[in-house]
Amino acid sequence: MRLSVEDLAFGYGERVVGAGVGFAVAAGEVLCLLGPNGGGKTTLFKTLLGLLPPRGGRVRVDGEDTAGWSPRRRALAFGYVPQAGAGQFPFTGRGMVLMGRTAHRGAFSAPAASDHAAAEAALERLGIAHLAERDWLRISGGERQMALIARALAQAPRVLVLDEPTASLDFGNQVRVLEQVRRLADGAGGEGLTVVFSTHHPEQAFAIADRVALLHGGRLARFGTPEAVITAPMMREVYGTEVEVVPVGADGMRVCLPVGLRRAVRAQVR
Ligand SMILES: Nc1ncnc2c1ncn2[C@@H]1O[C@H](COP(=O)(O)OP(=O)(O)OP(=O)(O)O)[C@@H](O)[C@H]1O
Repeated sequence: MRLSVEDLAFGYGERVVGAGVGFAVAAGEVLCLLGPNGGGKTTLFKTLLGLLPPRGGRVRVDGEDTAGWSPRRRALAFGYVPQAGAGQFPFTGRGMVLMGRTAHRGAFSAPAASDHAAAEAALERLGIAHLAERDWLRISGGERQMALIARALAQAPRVLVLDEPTASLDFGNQVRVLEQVRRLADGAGGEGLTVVFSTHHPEQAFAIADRVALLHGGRLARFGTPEAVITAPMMREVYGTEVEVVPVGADGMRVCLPVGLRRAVRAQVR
């Protein structure tokens, strides 16, 4: 499915957080949303998903305006991995992942064998089958995050929106989640998903994104390939930090290195 936004304005009540935002993401593509804290990434995501009404403009899926879509239709199209939070759910890990299947059956009907199979497959795929029987309130923040990603996979959406999906994950799980996200977009024999994710780590964009959207000052400040958008002047302008953008490894993937950070810290300590 092709996700496109046109001249979108978003915010809370009277407060407009961002405006004039337009971009498109095709099936099989990964879009990475970058921008400073409080820049409006989560608000934009909630507006894409229909959790907040647009303050102006349009969100389209395959050209169709989603404004009149029912919650069920949205749930069949969009999977959402929210920013990690505890949440007071009286579930096991498996129960939480099964929640992702709700749109595929009536809210009050018991999960079918196919729902259980989708939940088990998602738990296996993310390597968290050991969380199936664990109490949601007694697992770690990173384990919850992995379970929320499994929930979105079990849902089998066409458009997947992930808000800082790696924020509370250890290094290994960060890499595993990013690999899964890229694989979901690439598709396995069929059409891949349309993926939008946010992060505060530019390397993640270099690693898996086709396009980067930079949200800054309530505007879409840049949109393009990671290499075109993530540059030393941009990082200085948006984050006020001096970085070097350098290629590493055999494939020359770029990373952002803070320039002189150790020197500055040592100078302060002395
Ligand atoms: N429920 C709310 N009501 C009113 N304002 C809000 C609400 N939630 C967030 N905001 C404000 O909207 C702005 C955008 O917040 P948002 O959470 O979208 O930013 P973000 O880019 O996702 O930030 P971060 O990178 O820190 O997660 C901020 O100024 C924030 O304080």
